[in-house]
Parts: sequence; C-alpha cells; structure tokens
Amino acid sequence: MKKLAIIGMPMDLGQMRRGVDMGPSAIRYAGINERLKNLFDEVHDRGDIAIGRPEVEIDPESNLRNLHLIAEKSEMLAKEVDQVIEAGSFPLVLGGDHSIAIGTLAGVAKHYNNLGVIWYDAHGDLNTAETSPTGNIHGMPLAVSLGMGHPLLTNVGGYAPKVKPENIVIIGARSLDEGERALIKEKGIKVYTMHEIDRIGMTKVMEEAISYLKGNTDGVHLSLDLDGLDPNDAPGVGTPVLGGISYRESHLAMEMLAESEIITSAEFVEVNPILDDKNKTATVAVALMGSLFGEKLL
Ligand SMILES: NC(=[NH2+])NCCC[C@H](N)C(=O)O
Ligand SMILES: [Mn+2]
Ligand SMILES: [Mn+2]
Repeated sequence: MKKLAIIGMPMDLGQMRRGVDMGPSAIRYAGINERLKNLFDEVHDRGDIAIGRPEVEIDPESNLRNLHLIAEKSEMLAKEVDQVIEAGSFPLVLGGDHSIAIGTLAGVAKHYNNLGVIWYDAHGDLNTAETSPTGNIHGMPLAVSLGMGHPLLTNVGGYAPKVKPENIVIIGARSLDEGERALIKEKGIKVYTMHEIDRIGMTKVMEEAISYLKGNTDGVHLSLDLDGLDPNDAPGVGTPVLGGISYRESHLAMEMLAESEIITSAEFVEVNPILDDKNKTATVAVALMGSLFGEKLL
C-alpha cells in the first residue's frame, strides 16, 4: 500500500524575511490534497509542527541567528519524520525556509546506510558559521548534514553525519559563496550548475544524476528549494536569483525522478506567500509534486 504523509514545518527562523512560515498554508491552499490523493492509496496530512512565535535570538558566541530555536524545532521535525517512515509512509515536508532540511534529514537518514540527496536549489547551502556572509542558517543545512557546523545543529537526531559528500547532487546552482565553492572542490560534491543545464539540457542532467545516485544509494531524498526555479516562474521566495530552472524543465526533472523510482522522501521549501504573486509559487510547488509522484496526462 502506497501511503503519503504530509508534514508542515512553518519555520522562518533560518533567514530574515518574514512570511515563509506561511509556506505550508499556501501550499495546502494551492490544493495539495486534491492533487495527490489519486496518486497514493492513502494521503494523510499530519498538520504543522508547533513553532510558535519565538523572539529572534542571536547567539553571541557563534553569531548564528536563532541557533537554539532551530536546533530545538529541528529535533521535533526529525521525530515526526522518523515516525512517518516507521509507519511505512513516504514523508513529504512543507517549509518553511531551507533550515528545515536539518530536521528532515535527521529523521530520514537513520533509515538508510547510504542516503542520496538531490539538492534542487540556486544555492549550495553549504556555509558554516565561519564562511556564512549572513549568519542565516538556511544557507547552511547541506553542510550541517555533512557533519559540518555548530554541534547543536549537526547532532540533531543524536547522530552525525547524515549524508556522505559522494551521495549528494546539487542541481540549479548559480549563487555560491567562496567558502561553499572551496567545500564543493574539497569534498568532490557533484554539482550541475545552470551552465550544465543550459549546455547539455535537463534531460541529460537528470539521466546523469539518477544513474550517479542509483548505484550507490539505498534511498534518495529530494530537497527542493523553490528558488532553484527562475524567479519568473517562482517569484515567492526570499532569496531569488535570476537565470534559474524553468517551470517546464522542472516538470521534466520531476517526471524523470518519478520514472526512476529512486525518491524515498521529499521536502519543498522557501515558499513565501507574502512575496508571491497570487500564490503562484505554491501552485508551482503543488504542480511539481504531481509530477514527482507520477501524475500523467494520458
Ligand atoms: N536556502 C536558501 N535560500 N539559502 C540562501 C543562502 C544565501 C547565502 N548563500 C547565505 O548563506 O546566506
Ligand atoms: Mn536552499
Ligand atoms: Mn536557495
């Protein structure tokens, strides 16, 4: 029996633009249940993790914004994701800013020996407190999952690291900080920047990414940051970068992932309805979920 569990993570503590906490509501309003209910035997929306309205906190030692709060809330998400997988359901997490991936991956990775990760994003999110230009934790979750960064973050779920560098594929990168570039080179992380997508096309990029992960992994998590798409197609994001992946290319990518049957968990993050144009970005997110989960026209 194919079961889907939806978890809302309305956390906006990983960056400074308010509104991304309303992402899960916007995505639900865009019709996630109606769209996905025919693609599974059962769709269960477990509601939102309780984030509340905590006051912004700057850790004086590390300079990290909301470090303790994010660590605490990530533990809650990790537990929820863990339970969903235990119960035999596919976990689909709705963000929230990308710092939520810290908790999602903590809940997912313990179920696999070699978890693969597809990081669909304009950014690398590979900063640490030392390399971050902003102190925003949403620019750090992939580094955290590699075991790099503040121990309160890397140890969410009680273990580290969550993923190995050779099991990661970044798709859509076009804005990387200096420390992120150095880390990508040092660890040999596979990255398809916009250059490769333009040059060889999304079909080839996805074929390569899928065969790269298929051999070595026993599960693959899709972490899809809506800012991986072009801001014309997904305007409701906090850190837009021009020249991104199109709506059509993204559908193709999701359809190829559906065919490959490698994806075992997913999250859609950074939908900010305050910055959006009539809920367009949430609508795009839901449409892409349809393709990811095997929707077909004919
Ligand atoms: N998940 C995101 N949208 N991340 C954007 C990160 C931007 C920048 N690299 C930073 O570290 O602050
Ligand atoms: Mn991101
Ligand atoms: Mn991003």
